[in-house]
Amino acid sequence: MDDYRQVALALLAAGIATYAVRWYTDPLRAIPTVGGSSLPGLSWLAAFRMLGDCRDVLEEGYRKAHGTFKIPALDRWMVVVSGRELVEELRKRGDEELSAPGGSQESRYIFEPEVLADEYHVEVVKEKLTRKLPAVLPDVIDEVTVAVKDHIVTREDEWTSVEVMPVMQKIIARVSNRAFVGLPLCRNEEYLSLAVDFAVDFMKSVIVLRLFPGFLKPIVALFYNLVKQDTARAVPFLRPIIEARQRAAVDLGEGWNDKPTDLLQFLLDKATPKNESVFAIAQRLLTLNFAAIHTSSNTITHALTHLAEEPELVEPLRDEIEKSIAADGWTGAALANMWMLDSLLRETLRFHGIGLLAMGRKAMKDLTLRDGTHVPRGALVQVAAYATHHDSALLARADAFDAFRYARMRSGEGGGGGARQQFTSTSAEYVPFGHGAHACPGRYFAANELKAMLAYVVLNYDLRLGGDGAREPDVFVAMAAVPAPTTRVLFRKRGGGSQVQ
Ligand code: HEM
Repeated sequence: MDDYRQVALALLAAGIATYAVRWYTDPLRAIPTVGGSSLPGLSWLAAFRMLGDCRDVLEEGYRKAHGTFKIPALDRWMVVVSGRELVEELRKRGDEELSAPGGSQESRYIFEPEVLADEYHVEVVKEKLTRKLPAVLPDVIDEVTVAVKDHIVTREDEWTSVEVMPVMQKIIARVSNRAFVGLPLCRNEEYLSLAVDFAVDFMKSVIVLRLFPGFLKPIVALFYNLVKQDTARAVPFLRPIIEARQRAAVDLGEGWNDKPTDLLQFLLDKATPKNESVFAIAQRLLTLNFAAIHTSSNTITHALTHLAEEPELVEPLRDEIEKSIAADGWTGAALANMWMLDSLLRETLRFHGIGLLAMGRKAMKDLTLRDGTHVPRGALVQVAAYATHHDSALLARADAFDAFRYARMRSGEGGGGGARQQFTSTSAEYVPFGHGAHACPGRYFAANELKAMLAYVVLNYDLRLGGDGAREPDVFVAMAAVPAPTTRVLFRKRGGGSQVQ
């Protein structure tokens, strides 16, 4: 009996010693922890707490840690930085030191190896879609008018209640896909719901894989990979278009006069010389739909809800939009001159954002940040975006939503057009699109699409807040920030609203 007791005590002592060594030697131990205990095991409890609304925890770290702190996630620690110098440091350190991890650690079990090995679709957005915006924009504007009318059916004498978020997802998916794959596929309901659901299916696959230890993940992914399933469902829609275009490229060569100007064609120009499979091309396209749809539809949902809540914002906007269109028609130039609309969108992303953190990077080697923080290889580093955006020391009355603040700031900037205050301009204090080399390459497309949609809605509809007339609070889940999914806005057709000419 004594022997058993001795063995049990020895095992207990060994357990405690391992626990202490693990804690003591944790390379992240020196970084202040917020949100709970940093003791192994106890950090799990804190990580579960972080699955709810963790704005307060991040705010506490932002205020107390003066730079760098760490928060627990279920499977790792996350290092969070803030302050101009550290954000700029993240921006400046290249991919060989701090790389953009491409969505998630689990991506490598979910996506096709060739898609991950060469993410040229990101370059295609940056180099082609953005540069060809003037050619793409007329189609986008055309689709806005048809899609809004199809999804928001109203009459002049009645208010129609619309659940904004799902409807905006449908409209954004359709308008984006007019520029991504063109007609008629951009109006195919089944393809569009696949494009919208892909983001959710990706998240589901990641969450399931996170429940398993590393060595089991590749095996689980063989049986549960919704990204692969969705890609397989997209292939029958895309194969006939891709094959027809590949044939036209061979047959017509340089003489292909009506070569499409859309994202799919820009992808094909890269994919065809590489002999890439239709499956891989479809997966790249779905990935770009993922990047584009929920980000843009959440942003416009927030913006429309503000217009419905504060009707006094609408008249000055109508005035600006009408004058811009009278001068330049429904063009990129007209959209660029809509400073108040631009300001509304910038303020929307500042105030609400799409997440509490931004600029997620993975340390590719051991690093020491300028504040002396040691970041070991493999650690994840992010910026405290929400806390930065709500810091009144950086922006006056940061806790108030002030739709036209950036338009006023632009007008006051010595007449230079105030490029730094534009929706698409990033800085260490404005990171909803990230900042630096990996900043969202789709933001110029998004800006034009969202402005065209808002301009069309503002000219053609009156808006009021639905439900009980009060704005529903945003929903925060883990690091994501989304509009209340059941938010309702009432739309009424305006008499004599301006149509796209
Ligand atoms: C309001 C709309 C949008 C928001 C708020 C948004 C936000 C973001 C953010 C925060 C990132 C990560 C940046 C970083 O890691 O530093 C990102 C990356 C990206 N976004 Fe967007 N995005 C939007 C629309 C779009 C659209 C419309 C497209 C495509 C047409 C797009 C394509 C991409 C791509 C390809 C990346 C990856 C960039 C890289 O890895 O270098 N986004 N976006």
